[in-house]
Amino acid sequence: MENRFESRYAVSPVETKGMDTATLRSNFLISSVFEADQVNLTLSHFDRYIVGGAMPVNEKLSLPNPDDLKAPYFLHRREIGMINVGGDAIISVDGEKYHLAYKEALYIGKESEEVYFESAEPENPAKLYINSAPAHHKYPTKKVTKADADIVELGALETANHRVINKLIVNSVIETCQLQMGMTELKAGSVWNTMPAHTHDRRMEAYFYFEVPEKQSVCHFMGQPQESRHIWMQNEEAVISPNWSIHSGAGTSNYTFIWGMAGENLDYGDMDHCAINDLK
Ligand SMILES: O=C(O)C(=O)C[C@H](O)C(=O)CO
Ligand SMILES: [Zn+2]
Repeated sequence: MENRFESRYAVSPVETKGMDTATLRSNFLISSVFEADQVNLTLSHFDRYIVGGAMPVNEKLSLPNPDDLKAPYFLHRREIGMINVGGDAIISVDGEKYHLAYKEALYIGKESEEVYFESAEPENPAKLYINSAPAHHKYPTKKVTKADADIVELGALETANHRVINKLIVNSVIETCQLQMGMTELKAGSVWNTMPAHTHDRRMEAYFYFEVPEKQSVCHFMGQPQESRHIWMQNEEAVISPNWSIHSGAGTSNYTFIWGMAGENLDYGDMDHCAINDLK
């Protein structure tokens, strides 16, 4: 199978304001994250962040080296984080094997030359959701599970936003250059993520929605707080959030999502909150 690689330019709030639905979706939505025996990658020019997925079924897949990176190998000047949202995975990094079960994460440091993805059982394929950012320092490759995570419970059922934030690849858990990743699980009956919404001018972010039940969807809100737009998202789709944009969603049921970000700091709490009544 052919791997997919796509590059997306960074766009401004002024351009975004004038976009129709199709243009908005082609700039921000990433719908083909997983395809059997492929590694699909999208490079955003916001912080040169890469979002993608590897789904090994019958083949052992290698981390590609897209021409656009103009690098001897993918991780020459990059770091990568991944969370498994499928069956058990075996990831080999320069010959060292890591086993990732459902919802387990792996950070791979700069200068790792050979990365391979395999499924333990082809009938239940692994799905590795991947985020990558430019890196200036080599930090050790490390598996991270919920047992290591920094866990925060936020919201309430009364406001339909009761959720658990599992901070997996963050600087209180592991050393990274600029990458931060985690997974937020909504409780039954809660549908709103990241409400009150926020922006963080120092970091861009990407969201990946999964565990969205069949025939249900998530309406993702983006844009400047006073000029919001929405993108209807299906299970296992991702969306790019520029540093000037809110990123919040309301589902027609509860669901789980993975957030990942990069930029000028590693300070998860560095957010500019938007008062709910001021959103437009
Ligand atoms: O539900 C939430 O709130 C989140 O998960 C927020 C993300 O972690 C985020 O946007 C971090 O900047
Ligand atoms: Zn955020």
